[in-house]
Amino acid sequence: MTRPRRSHLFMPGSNPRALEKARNLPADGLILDLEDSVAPEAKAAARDGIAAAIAAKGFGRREVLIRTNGLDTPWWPDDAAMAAKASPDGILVPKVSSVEDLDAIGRKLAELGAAPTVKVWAMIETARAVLHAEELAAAGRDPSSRLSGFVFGPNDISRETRIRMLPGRAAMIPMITHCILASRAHGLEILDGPYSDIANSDGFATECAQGRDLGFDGKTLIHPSQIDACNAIFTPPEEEVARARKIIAAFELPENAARGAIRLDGAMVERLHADMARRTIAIADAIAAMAKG
Ligand SMILES: CC(C)(COP(=O)(O)OP(=O)(O)OC[C@H]1O[C@@H](n2cnc3c(N)ncnc32)[C@H](O)[C@@H]1OP(=O)(O)O)[C@@H](O)C(=O)NCCC(=O)NCCSC(=O)C[C@H](O)C(=O)O
Ligand SMILES: [Mg+2]
Repeated sequence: MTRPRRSHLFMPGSNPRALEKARNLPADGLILDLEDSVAPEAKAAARDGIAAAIAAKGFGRREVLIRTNGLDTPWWPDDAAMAAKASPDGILVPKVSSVEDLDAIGRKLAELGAAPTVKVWAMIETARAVLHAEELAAAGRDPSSRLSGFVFGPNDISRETRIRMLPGRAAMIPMITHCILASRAHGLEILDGPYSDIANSDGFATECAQGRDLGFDGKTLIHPSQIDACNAIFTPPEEEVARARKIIAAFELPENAARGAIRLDGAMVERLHADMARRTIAIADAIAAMAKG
């Protein structure tokens, strides 16, 4: 099933108002957080709050992920147990850095009897994760890993490596591209990291468009005010969808049945463009279905 992942909104599991509000926000996905946005003394209550919110349902077609604490923290066993029982669409695990980490996550979910529908997302936010992105993505081909995708974590990368987070992200682009190539080589999705300056809507829009052009499927967000702009930027424009339909229709014509390349409106198009067009249409249709609720 093609699923739009233009906008995935993080919210602290310790904020019941945010969890409630999320049911009516137009984000494609929600990430109910137990890690950085939840203080150590609030972890247990946040876990209970997330379990209750998921049990109460009402998130519609939005993809619901629980971000657990890291494997090396004292909270991971309880987070994993709650998530296995709550059965969200997936868990997002921070600071996954090795294939051994991925194996441990898959084994834990199996041991806890998590439904096969509970997928795994890995935050790529350590130097080792970036260096091993291809190995991690390849390990995701083993179904027992449940790996669905990566989420890029610029804040932790910056913390560990001292690479600065600056407008334009020049210093991070090589590693972003490396992670995107790794994910695509192994059929995974990949979401961009959050933009912290909530008040700077121009800076946010610029970074969304950059993320889209670099190849991300969507962006993770931290505030509801970021959703509409993000959705608009990651939605294929009407002209692109119309052009996609035209390309597909052209290749379906009997006179083009044996041709690999044709001229359409003055430009060359090949069957690889028809493949891209089919993806554009699948995403546009999925967005339309999402809007219907
Ligand atoms: C960033 C915030 C702490 C700002 O909070 P605040 O100033 O209180 O927000 P507002 O007053 O503007 O809120 C207005 C209403 O919107 C609701 N709200 C706010 N944020 C969210 C949200 N994220 N999801 C759902 N609803 C939200 C408020 O409840 C208000 O509602 P109402 O009462 O009806 O008016 C805050 O936005 C926040 O906590 N954001 C999420 C922070 C978070 O999850 N951080 C972790 C992810 S990013 C990360 O971890 C980095 C990554 O790992 C890396 O390494 O890069
Ligand atoms: Mg992080």
